[in-house]
Amino acid sequence: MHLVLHEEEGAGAAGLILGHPLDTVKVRLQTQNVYRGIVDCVIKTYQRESVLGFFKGMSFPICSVAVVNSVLFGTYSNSLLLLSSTSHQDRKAQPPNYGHIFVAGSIAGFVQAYCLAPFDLIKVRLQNQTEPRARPGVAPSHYRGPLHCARTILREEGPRGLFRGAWALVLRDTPSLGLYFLTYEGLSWWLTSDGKERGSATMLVAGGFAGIISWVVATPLDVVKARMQMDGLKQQEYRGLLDCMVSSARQEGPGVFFRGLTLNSARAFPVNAVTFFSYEHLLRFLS
Ligand SMILES: C[N+](C)(C)CCCC[C@H](N)C(=O)O
Repeated sequence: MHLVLHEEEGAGAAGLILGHPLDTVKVRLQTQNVYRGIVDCVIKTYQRESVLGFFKGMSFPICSVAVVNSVLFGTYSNSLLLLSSTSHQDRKAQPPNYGHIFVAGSIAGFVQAYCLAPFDLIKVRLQNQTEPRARPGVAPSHYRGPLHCARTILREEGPRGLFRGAWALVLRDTPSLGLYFLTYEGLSWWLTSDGKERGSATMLVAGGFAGIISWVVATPLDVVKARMQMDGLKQQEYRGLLDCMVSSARQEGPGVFFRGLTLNSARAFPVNAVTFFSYEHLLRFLS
């Protein structure tokens, strides 16, 4: 049993590692105005920081993905159980209640956003450090690693600093995770013929599309969230979430809210295909 659990976890982590370079480029495009586009950002990052630059900030997400996903999927299935009072097994026989699925997904999104917030903040801060690796004679980066980053934020910005951008994250994830589960369940139901078990290909395809659709909806608030998270370093540029939205749109035009859309969607398919595939197989294994 342990071996299987490790394999599932390994699959999740593998998806995350593959997706991380796309995520780093996205975060940089959303928060720094020095790049002309995806290709320009990739070239500059590679020239200055080598391939390693794309993997900055990856260790915390890898360590926390199991916890964050357990909170997400655990809250989702328990909320759904409370709302519809049918077990996972019984639900297979009847069409899903999409209202319940959306509400359960949104509740789960709300709860996981709080667990994710500090990890996500540290990821974003590390991804935005564009200095090459520290060498003798070269000044080290502001943050030397995830734990040093957490300690520095605590010292410089206080405990609340670790939750910078958390509100934007909660707003980003509450409705979009409702939509995430809705798309997954809807597509799976549609792709599975009556009375049949849900197949692996269905899980991968439905999971992939659930990822893309929810990320498309979530991207505008993803931009706002990333900017709020970087705010502490620039001595309070924004007065709050609304101010961040308004001044970003004023200075850079409404297109700013779609920065990173292509990269988010490209990353979303493989990462979430693997996520749902692992989740379903774990459920089957445990039940
Ligand atoms: C709701 N929102 C679209 C933001 C995320 C949905 C998918 C979450 C997944 N862990 C991932 O990283 O893709």
